[in-house]
Amino acid sequence: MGNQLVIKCGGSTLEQLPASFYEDLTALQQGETNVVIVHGGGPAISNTLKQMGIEPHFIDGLRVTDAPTLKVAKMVLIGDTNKRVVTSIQQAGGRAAGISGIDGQTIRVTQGPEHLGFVGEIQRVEPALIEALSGAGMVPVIAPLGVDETGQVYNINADTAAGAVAGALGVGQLVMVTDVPGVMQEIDGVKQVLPQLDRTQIEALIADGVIYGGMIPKVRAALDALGQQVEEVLIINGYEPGILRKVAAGEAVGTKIVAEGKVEHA
Ligand SMILES: Nc1ncnc2c1ncn2[C@@H]1O[C@H](COP(=O)(O)OP(=O)(O)O)[C@@H](O)[C@H]1O
Ligand SMILES: CC(=O)N[C@@H](CCC(=O)OP(=O)(O)O)C(=O)O
Repeated sequence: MGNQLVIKCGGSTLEQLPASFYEDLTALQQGETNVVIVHGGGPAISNTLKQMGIEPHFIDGLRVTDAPTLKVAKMVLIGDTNKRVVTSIQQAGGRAAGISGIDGQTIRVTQGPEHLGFVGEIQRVEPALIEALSGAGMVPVIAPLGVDETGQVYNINADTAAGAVAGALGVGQLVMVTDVPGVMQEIDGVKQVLPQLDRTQIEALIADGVIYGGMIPKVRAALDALGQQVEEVLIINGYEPGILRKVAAGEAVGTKIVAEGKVEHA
């Protein structure tokens, strides 16, 4: 098996990713790299909830998930978003198969903090099904849901799921695709991408409110993945043409999350 790469595709961009993104992904898969996708779908879940008259509620980027919200999350993530990603890869000439963390008990969880409702705390990622699909030449496309030992299903933030999957597979690289060019900060009145960040810097940026909302689980998942021997985590913009080819070529794009004290200064 060659390189393995986990790509987290955020719901913020999924609807608008250019076809070239999936073509580049397929080219990677057909080369030396096994690609695994974990997808989000937060905006689509929120839209469906609003259509049903339910107001979405988040705490630090995590959705408060009561029973009706869990049902909507399952419907949207498994029934719609997952299959859209699978068909996009297939339209680009690739082979893909969609699962969720429930299938093959791939993501085992316990109940997370009570105030979040049915949000799972990941205990273990069982890589067998992912590896079987990769071994069959498929891109595994994983929806961020988990299951506990009683069979209860839980919602999981997709960044957290992607970090845990990358850690369990021991991949070299985790790439988080979102709708901004990286972690940004206003410096001298100009919004700039921060090219590298370590844990201390990230915690300071969260405390200062520079990193907020959906970016919080993203950077925390990146740090967790590094702690599980993933070598590199990148946060990049899915709208940027040719972004995956740049990543594959080792070009400096987006924000790289690095181990403590390993920030290189330009
Ligand atoms: N410092 C920051 N730099 C860039 N984006 C940030 C920052 N802090 C918070 N964000 C927000 O995080 C969002 C990306 O997270 P999220 O909406 O959850 O995307 P995704 O669906 O891709 O996971 C950005 O669109 C932006 O609104
Ligand atoms: C617990 C929790 O927050 N689950 C997320 C799962 C989807 C997700 O994370 O989607 P994005 O990557 O598009 O944000 C949610 O319900 O929105």
